[in-house]
Amino acid sequence: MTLSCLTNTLGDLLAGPLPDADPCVSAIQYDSRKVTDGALFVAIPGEAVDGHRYIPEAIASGAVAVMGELPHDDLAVPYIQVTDSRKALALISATHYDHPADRLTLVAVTGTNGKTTVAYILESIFAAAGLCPGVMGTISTRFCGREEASAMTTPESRDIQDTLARMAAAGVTHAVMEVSSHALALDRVAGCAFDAAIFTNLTQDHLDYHGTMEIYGEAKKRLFEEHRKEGAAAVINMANEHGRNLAETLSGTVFTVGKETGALAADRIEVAIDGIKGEFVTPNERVPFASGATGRYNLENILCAAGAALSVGIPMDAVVRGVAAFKVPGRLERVPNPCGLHLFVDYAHTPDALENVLSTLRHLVPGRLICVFGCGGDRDRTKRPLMAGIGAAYSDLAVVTSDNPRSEAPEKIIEDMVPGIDGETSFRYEPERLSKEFSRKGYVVVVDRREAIGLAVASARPGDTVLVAGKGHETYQIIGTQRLDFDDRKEVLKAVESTR
Ligand SMILES: CC(=O)N[C@H]1[C@@H](OP(=O)(O)OP(=O)(O)OC[C@H]2O[C@@H](n3ccc(=O)[nH]c3=O)[C@H](O)[C@@H]2O)O[C@H](CO)[C@@H](O)[C@@H]1O[C@H](C)C(=O)N[C@@H](C)C(=O)N[C@H](CCC(=O)O)C(=O)O
Ligand SMILES: Nc1ncnc2c1ncn2[C@@H]1O[C@H](COP(=O)(O)OP(=O)(O)OP(=O)(O)O)[C@@H](O)[C@H]1O
Ligand SMILES: N[C@H](CCC[C@H](N)C(=O)O)C(=O)O
Repeated sequence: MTLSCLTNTLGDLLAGPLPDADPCVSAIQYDSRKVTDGALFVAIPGEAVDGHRYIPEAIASGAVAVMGELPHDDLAVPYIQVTDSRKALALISATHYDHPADRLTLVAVTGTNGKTTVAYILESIFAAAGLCPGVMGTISTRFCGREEASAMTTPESRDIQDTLARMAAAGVTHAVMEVSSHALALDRVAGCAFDAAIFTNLTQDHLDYHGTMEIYGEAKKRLFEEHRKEGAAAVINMANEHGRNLAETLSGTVFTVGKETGALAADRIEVAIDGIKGEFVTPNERVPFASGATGRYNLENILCAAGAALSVGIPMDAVVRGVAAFKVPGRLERVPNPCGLHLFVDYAHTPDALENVLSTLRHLVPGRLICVFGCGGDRDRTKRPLMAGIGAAYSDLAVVTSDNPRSEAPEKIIEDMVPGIDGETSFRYEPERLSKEFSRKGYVVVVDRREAIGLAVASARPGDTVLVAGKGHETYQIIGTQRLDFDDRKEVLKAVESTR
């Protein structure tokens, strides 16, 4: 494709005259380290570094043209000045890959919690309907039997377009994308128009990036206001106030879920430790369903996915079969063991998620509840005391430990957490003084996550429940700049082995 074919789509984003030369562009790159012969390099002024400083490196690697926000009249290759590099990158990438979003039925899901779960449910529904599903999300990108682990929930725009094009070429008919608030704020999905857009919920997270809940909410709202195809439904979870407000303010088709008088609701619900069953209720029918996922919050996820599927024309019988079949790695994943313990690994890493998962277990399992959890480093610090308070309030024993400390000192993160615990109702145990017979509700601090899991399992009696929260499917722990092998599910098993 020639450079002018790409720049033709930029309209108001152009900030200077177009160059006379019109080279053929073989690829688009935003990272100079990936530039090869014939590429167009887009320089992004980032938070950590300014991509403009890598222009010479990109040209040396074979870039035939460069796009960026700063003025440049001295380059050896044509230069296009734009007002917003990220947005321009998204638009030219969509053009370069020939608008793959238009060749698929594409569903987006956003919300603080539940995106990955909803994406798995939809994938299962599309498969049950005999369609060919594709998924881009936190755990992986998956389609047609291929699976690539993800580095991000929502990749950079160029990579989204590249993946959608590969999906379309491989025969994917229906794709689902998790769309994070970072992606919306940074225009990673500009150039994508969705056939349905789902909102799960909005609770505290990522305030390190967005600053306030209002700005965070505004970023999420952009999915519904800017990225829907003509006639595409906004599928809104009405079980929370943010959903109800969003449904009221949006124009176009709004498909509400979880409200009796809405497009899809649930009735006669029974929640047990091994799953949920009940009836889907639409204005026209009542249909029984069952799922192996538990917790009221998963009922909300099921309704969101089912609602989106119905809104894009999937028949109810396929929805029911898809809901019955899905499983999500690392979300209330049971670790089987011969000791009579209920052992679970879950990805709860926000206050709301932790509260949901702990209150679900509290109601469904007998015995004492022991929870191992920490908070991620280089992420929203204000959620730390909140998560600690919730963890201690709902557990008989809270084992406060490290998550992914990243560049922060693990002890410092725990210092931020502990003040959130109510010392009047939770006794602080010293690790060496804790025994299986602990009788007072309390908490203990064990910085090393492996040791923390070991202590939790060793402190549990048959019939007790141990929840290891925060890292779910992750198979690593990031300490400093090291990414060490670490899988909560394997660590729990090892702890069981060593206490037998
Ligand atoms: C806060 C955030 O999202 N930051 C993203 C942003 O980084 P940045 O603005 O700091 O970019 P930068 O590192 O300064 O680099 C600027 C430019 O120089 C380029 N560069 C850099 C070095 C070099 O040698 N050559 C070169 O060309 C880079 O490729 C980039 O284009 O743009 C980068 C390039 O697109 C992203 O990699 C980076 O994501 C970082 C890795 C990240 O951790 N993001 C997380 C917070 C994130 O996005 N998370 C959400 C999920 C959240 C959730 O819901 O849980 C997600 O969607 O994954
Ligand atoms: N609808 C929901 N409401 C509240 N909490 C939820 C909901 N769904 C899942 N959770 C909790 O949040 C955790 C993460 O769920 P999931 O991976 O589906 O969300 P996510 O939005 O993809 O998260 P992330 O963006 O961080 O990857 C689960 O392990 C569970 O503890
Ligand atoms: N996408 C989220 C995942 C957090 C997972 C948790 N284990 C942590 O490291 O905080 C983030 O990057 O903020």
